Amino acid sequence: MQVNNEFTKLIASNLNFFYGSKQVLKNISLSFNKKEITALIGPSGCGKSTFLRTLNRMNDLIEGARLEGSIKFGDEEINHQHCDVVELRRRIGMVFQRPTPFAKSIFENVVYGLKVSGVRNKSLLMDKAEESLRRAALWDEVKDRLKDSALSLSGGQQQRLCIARALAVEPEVLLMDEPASALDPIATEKLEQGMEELKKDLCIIIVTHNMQQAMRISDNTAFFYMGELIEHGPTKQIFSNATKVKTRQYVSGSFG
Ligand SMILES: Nc1ncnc2c1ncn2[C@@H]1O[C@H](COP(=O)(O)OP(=O)(O)OP(=O)(O)O)[C@@H](O)[C@H]1O
Repeated sequence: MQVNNEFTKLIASNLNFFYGSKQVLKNISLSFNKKEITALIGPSGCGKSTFLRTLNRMNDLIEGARLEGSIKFGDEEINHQHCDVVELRRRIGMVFQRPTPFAKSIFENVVYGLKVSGVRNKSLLMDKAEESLRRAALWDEVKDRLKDSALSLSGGQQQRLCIARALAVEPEVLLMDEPASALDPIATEKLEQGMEELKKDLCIIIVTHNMQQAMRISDNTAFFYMGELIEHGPTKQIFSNATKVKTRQYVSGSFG
């Protein structure tokens, strides 16, 4: 498999998104860089997850869903019919709200994407599994039980396993949809520490309801409200000196 470590910027421009006749994203323009974590925040139903899913075409299968606008990943328009969606999702990986391990061993979970893409060399698979588990901050906890079922892991470990599985295919961007919402504080802390390391070579975009978490981990924050992008900027500024009244009210907990 050819591995591309060069991150090409991800730029969404003038996005409108509809579920049937209901418009849930209104003229959203946002861009993302390597080595940065962007937090998407806003009250429930404002369109954060829908926006996140447009970035690797996870909304494709929803009947009646329609997207207008452009999402460029490097030179490629990802909504173009010729875009290779399997390759796109390798380059832009995703981790969901609840851990989604397969009913296979820990090892088989991590190397799943590599095997699907044709990698058979056992020592290469082992090296990749170790590297990915280390990057997901899980290696020390599972190195002696790689053949055990992934389902025997705790929720927090399963979530880090899913991150390792996403990392094994060398993505350039990692989309995370409330990845800590089912985790306890200790598991959340481990996940966050892992993200600090990961952003050294990745672009991470995370949906979170947890304002403290957004402040702790993100470089940039985008505030969504009723399908609109109200404000986007450095996290410190959004939380201490936002330009828009609505943003100030939301981050101070006045509503949401
Ligand atoms: N598959 C779907 N079909 C129809 N409407 C949907 C679908 N998924 C989401 N919606 C609607 O689109 C709007 C935006 O939902 P979305 O999940 O993107 O918001 P969110 O900000 O991520 O919310 P939350 O924080 O509660 O997860 C909501 O009104 C939601 O009900």
